Amino acid sequence: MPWENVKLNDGRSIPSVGWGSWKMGKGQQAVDSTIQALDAGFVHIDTAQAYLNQEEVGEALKRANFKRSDVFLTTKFSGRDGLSILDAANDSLRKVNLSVDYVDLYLVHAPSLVRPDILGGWRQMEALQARGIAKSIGVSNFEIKDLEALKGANIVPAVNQILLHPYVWERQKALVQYCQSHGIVVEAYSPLIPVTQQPGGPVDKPLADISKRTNASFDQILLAWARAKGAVVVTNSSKKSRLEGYISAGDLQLSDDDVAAIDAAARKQK
Ligand SMILES: NC(=O)C1=CN([C@@H]2O[C@H](COP(=O)(O)OP(=O)(O)OC[C@H]3O[C@@H](n4cnc5c(N)ncnc54)[C@H](O)[C@@H]3O)[C@@H](O)[C@H]2O)C=CC1
Ligand SMILES: O=CCc1c[nH]c2ccccc12
Repeated sequence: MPWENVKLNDGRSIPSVGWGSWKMGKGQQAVDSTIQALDAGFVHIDTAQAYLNQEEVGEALKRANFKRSDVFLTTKFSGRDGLSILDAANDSLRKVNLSVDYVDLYLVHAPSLVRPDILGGWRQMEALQARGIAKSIGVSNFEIKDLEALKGANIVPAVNQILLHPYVWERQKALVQYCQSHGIVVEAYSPLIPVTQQPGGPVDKPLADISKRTNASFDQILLAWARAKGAVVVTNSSKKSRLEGYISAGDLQLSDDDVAAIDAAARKQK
C-alpha cells in the first residue's frame, strides 16, 4: 500500500508523507536537496519562515518543473522579522514565487507566537484562508489547552504538526486522540528520533525483530509506526538512498502486535 492521501476537515487532502526543509541550509545546497526529494517521489514539501530557505524551495519547485497542483506545499508563520501573520504569509508567497499564488497549508509554528490572544491570531489565519492565500490552515506544537482556546473559532485547524515518535507516545497520545476526535489531522515531525538521537534504547529490540521479519530498515519501521497511529509523517534526509527508502516505506504495514511491541518497549525508556 503506497503512501496515500489523507482527507482534511476542509475537504482537501494531504499526501501522508512529506519532506521538510529544516536544517537543509540555504543557497544551492537547499535547492539541490529539495529537487532530490522531489525526484525521489516526495510531492509534499514542508518549510517555514524560520527555516530561511523558502526561496530555495520555490526555486526547486520551478526547476523540477512540477505542475503547481501536483505538489502540496506547507509553510509556517514562525514570528520572524516582526511581521504579522498576513504579512508573513504574503512574504512567504513572494519568496517561494510560484506561478499560482497560494500555499496548500499554512501553519502557526508554535502557540507561543500567538499568545496571549491565540483566538485573535487564529482569526488572522482564517482571513488568509478566506483570501485564498492558504488553501488549508493549521497549527503546530499546539497542546490540548491551546486547541481549546480556539473553541470560538469559525474554522477548526486542519492539521496539528507535532513531535511524534515511540519515546513520546505516552505523553502525546492524549493530544493525538484529542486531535483525531476533533477532525484535526496529526502530522508527526521528527519521527526518526529513536535512531537519530536516541539509538541503543529499548525500542531497538522490537525494531530489530520487525526488521528481521520484513527486511525493512529501522527508519522505515518508525515511519510505518507513526502512520499506524493515524499520523501524516514529515521527515527529511539529504541522502537520496534514504529518501527512496522513506518512499518505499509506504508499502510497509505494521500489525497491531508490532505497534504494541514498540509501544511497550518505549515505555521502558528512562
Ligand atoms: N513544526 C515543528 O516545530 C517542527 C517541524 N519539523 C519538520 O519535520 C521535518 C523533519 O524533521 P526531522 O527532525 O529532520 O525528522 P526526522 O526524525 O525524520 O530526522 C531526519 C534526519 O534523520 C537522519 N537519519 C535518517 N535515518 C537515519 C539513521 N538510520 N541514522 C542516523 N540518521 C538518520 C536523516 O539523514 C535526517 O537528517 C523538518 O524538516 C521540518 O519540516 C521538524 C522539527 C520541528
Ligand atoms: O520547526 C522546527 C523547529 C523550529 C525552528 N524554528 C522554530 C520556530 C518556532 C517553532 C519551532 C521552530
